[in-house]
Amino acid sequence: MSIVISLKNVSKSYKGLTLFQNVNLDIEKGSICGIVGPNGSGKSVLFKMICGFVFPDEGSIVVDGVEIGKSKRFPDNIGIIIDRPGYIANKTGFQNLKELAMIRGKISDEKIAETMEKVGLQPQAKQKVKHYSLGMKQKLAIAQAIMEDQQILILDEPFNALDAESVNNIRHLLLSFKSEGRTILLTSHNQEDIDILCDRVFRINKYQLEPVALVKNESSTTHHLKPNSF
Ligand SMILES: Nc1ncnc2c1ncn2[C@@H]1O[C@H](COP(=O)(O)OP(=O)(O)OP(=O)(O)O)[C@@H](O)[C@H]1O
Repeated sequence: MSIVISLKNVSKSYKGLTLFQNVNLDIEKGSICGIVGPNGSGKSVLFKMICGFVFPDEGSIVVDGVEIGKSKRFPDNIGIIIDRPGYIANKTGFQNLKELAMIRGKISDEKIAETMEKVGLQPQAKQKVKHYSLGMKQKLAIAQAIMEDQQILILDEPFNALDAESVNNIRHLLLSFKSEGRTILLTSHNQEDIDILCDRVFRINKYQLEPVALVKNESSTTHHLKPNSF
């Protein structure tokens, strides 16, 4: 199986705060990998390094065959949720996604509408984003990360603020992406998300990514994953 994301001897500190020391990680294409760890352990910083938003002090990060920060600053074909995206408050969800889509000019209005429906938003709604609930904003964040069929998804707490039914539907969506061969790296503070979705899990411990043994059996997954209702 091919490696889509590879970290070699990555170290990162902030002014005396060590987060990572000589970390190595290989993520295979078509897998879902979970990163867990307590608040402040460095999950978002790890994701930001993979996306090229911040640089490691040492080591290299290769995404889809390209070393980040060398010939390319940002990886291509990557959908990202890290921190909350800055929306244009006075525009609708559809208009916001359209603005983003115009940057690359890759997708049609129909594709934007279809993606909004997939995550449980109504494309025709006239409601401005400033009036969106927290969960609706989260769905919009998911929509922007997936709408261009990005093959690599870096999702920091994708289930934040979602109700139970929406969590279930987004879990289905992510599993369907995996079956299409897309690669997903995610964090969640909810163990059930990790158990249901992840093929491999790493815990940030003592500046390293420590593999976590998965207790996965078919019945625990089907018990928690209900049929998709969207
Ligand atoms: N630009 C920065 N300058 C200085 N310190 C930073 C910077 N970015 C992150 N940090 C620090 O790095 C540590 C890790 O932060 P990070 O956001 O990665 O944690 P996290 O594991 O994602 O936490 P949470 O579970 O709360 O989301 C924190 O102590 C944070 O204050």
